[in-house]
Amino acid sequence: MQDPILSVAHLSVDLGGRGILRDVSFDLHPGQLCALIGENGAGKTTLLRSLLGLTPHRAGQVWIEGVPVGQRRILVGYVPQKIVFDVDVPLRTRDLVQLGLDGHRLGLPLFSSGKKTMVDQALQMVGAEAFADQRVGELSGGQQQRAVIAHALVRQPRLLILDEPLANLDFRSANALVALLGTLARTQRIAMLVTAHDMNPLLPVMDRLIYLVGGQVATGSVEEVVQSEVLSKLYGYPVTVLRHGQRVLVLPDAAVEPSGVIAAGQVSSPEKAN
Ligand SMILES: Nc1ncnc2c1ncn2[C@@H]1O[C@H](COP(=O)(O)OP(=O)(O)OP(=O)(O)O)[C@@H](O)[C@H]1O
Repeated sequence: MQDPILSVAHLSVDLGGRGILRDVSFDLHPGQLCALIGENGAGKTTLLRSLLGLTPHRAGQVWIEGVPVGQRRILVGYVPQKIVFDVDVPLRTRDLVQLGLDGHRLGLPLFSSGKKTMVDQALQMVGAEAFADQRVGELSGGQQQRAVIAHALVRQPRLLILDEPLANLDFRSANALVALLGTLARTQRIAMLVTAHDMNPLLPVMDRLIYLVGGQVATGSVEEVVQSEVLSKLYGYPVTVLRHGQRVLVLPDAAVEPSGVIAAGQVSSPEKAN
């Protein structure tokens, strides 16, 4: 396997005198899409902010491609939760994407033709060409999300962090965004870390899962973690994993078992599900 893009080792973070993260360790490799799952207040945003170097840690290290994150922030793209664009702001999608280049003064200055090429490439990567010249405030939630992802991608990061990108998206837009993230991770060979309360929409594309509970993480491949026994232990209440062909669904309450669908406890080889 290639060297990791992100390495987190024994990370501990305190906020307001309270331990929020304790001894968190995990790696992410090129092309991996990892879901960071945890209940409200579990510490997902705190972990992301620590990875971005925005929240100081009490102990541990974060490396990007073998170098401390503080020296490699340029290689980390971030899509924050809840951005509201006012409809009156005269900012087009392509302007927002270009801000991703202009907002940082690191690196060599780019000529405007070089910038335009990079902006066009980022717009194309997320399928935003059709609304490139529209104001962001006039776009749908799903289109805005693509515009913000293009903004984060334009500097060609090695790690892309997305905080709750599926919140407020309808079923169709969420599925389209999940498919886009999976494609981006694999074609661009970047590592992706995506937070979510509900892992179900991400199951078709994610290959690793980090579950945050009590300030610590349980991590593994989807095959290892998405098991009813493992998830029931992590959540602290019964969870059923339903498998149907290539589809997997995680539900609270082990009692649900529709006909034709197999509960995880009865599946002898979970690898078949993916
Ligand atoms: N600046 C702060 N000072 C003290 N405590 C904080 C601070 N920021 C967050 N916390 C606490 O840290 C814990 C983790 O918060 P965090 O926002 O990381 O959780 P989360 O998993 O992202 O939650 P959610 O899913 O609700 O967004 C919470 O108990 C929160 O109250």
